[in-house]
Amino acid sequence: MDATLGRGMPTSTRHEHGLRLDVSKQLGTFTLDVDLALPTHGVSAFFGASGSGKTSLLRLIAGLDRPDKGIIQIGERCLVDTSRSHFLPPHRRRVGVVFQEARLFPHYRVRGNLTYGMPASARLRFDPIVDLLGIGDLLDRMPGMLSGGEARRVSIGRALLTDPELLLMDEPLTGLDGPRKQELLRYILSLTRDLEIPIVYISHDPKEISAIADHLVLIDNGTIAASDSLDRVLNRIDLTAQVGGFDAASVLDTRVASHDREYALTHLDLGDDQTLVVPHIEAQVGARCRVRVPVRDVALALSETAQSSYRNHLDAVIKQVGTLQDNPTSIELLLCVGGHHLRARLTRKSYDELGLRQGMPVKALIRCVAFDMRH
Ligand SMILES: Nc1ncnc2c1ncn2[C@@H]1O[C@H](COP(=O)(O)OP(=O)(O)OP(=O)(O)O)[C@@H](O)[C@H]1O
Repeated sequence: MDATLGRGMPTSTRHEHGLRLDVSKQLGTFTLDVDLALPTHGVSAFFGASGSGKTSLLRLIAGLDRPDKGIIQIGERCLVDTSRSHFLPPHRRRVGVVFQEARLFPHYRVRGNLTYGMPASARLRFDPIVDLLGIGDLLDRMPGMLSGGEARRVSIGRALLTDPELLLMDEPLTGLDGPRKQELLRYILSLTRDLEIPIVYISHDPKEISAIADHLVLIDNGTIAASDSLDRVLNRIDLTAQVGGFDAASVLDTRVASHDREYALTHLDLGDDQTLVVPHIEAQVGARCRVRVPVRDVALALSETAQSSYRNHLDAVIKQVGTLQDNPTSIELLLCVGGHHLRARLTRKSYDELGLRQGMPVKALIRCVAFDMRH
């Protein structure tokens, strides 16, 4: 699967628009009150507890609901401005929506589902999108003859072929079994790599978000608790409770430096001549690779330990020290390693016994297992 969408695409399909919204809406007793600006590129994930307002927000962006008050813009284009009673209907927003369920037209073949409502401007994109989603062999099938994962891919293709400036995906992997989920996740990942429009991605699943998101928006009871790059949000010790499901982990964007075929290991470049050794990854040297390192897989030492089963002994500096309200046993640390930040959690006792302090150089010991990754 090496289809391309960005390369060879007409430059007129490249978009430079970010989403900006400042809205409020009352839904029964629930109040949504959101002021948010999202990057012009990449995947922004909405993460929050059930009932925190993720889908309600998505519906406002798609135009399926109206805010009581506020504005919504994509770049300079105004979708909603309640102060002048401006409300662009969904079909004129150039916002593609992929719902949890595929919602295909049952009496149209896949090809008809894909081309329904497709503007002339999107015709050149048909073949690259079909290739990218691996649905070329399905074009003559009826929706009833598709597996759950195939139907989702078709619905993603249909959303993309409306030539959107923004793609909204509401838990697109929900309800699929393990292998189908992984397969669709791989398609979505290649799409995010090649696509040049921003994506808003709703998910409950921290692992999915760690793999896919560039930007993370934490939604808490109808308001925005944080909105920043994924690594910066995950590295904020004060947000540990809100991102609890992520199991306190750092996400590092690295590149493949080399492979050790004999031991089936891959070396990832962390910058500053530091490399991280992980189980073999089937990716070319130089390829981008994201790894997730849970705090429990990081230990600290004051100097190089000669013998250790920890594969990685990295030079680190303690950048920040914090505690968690509900965990009096542990100390939370943020380390600088190469050009990256890495979280670690030690017992307070170890911290005191080692005499650790902010600004101190240490060795970060990281196991070479338990990495989640995308590349
Ligand atoms: N039309 C409505 N009328 C009244 N309350 C509503 C309406 N729509 C949503 N709500 C309430 O608004 C809150 C936010 O719901 P929303 O579906 O946006 O949450 P969510 O974060 O997407 O949840 P989940 O992760 O479970 O899908 C919930 O308390 C819900 O009951």
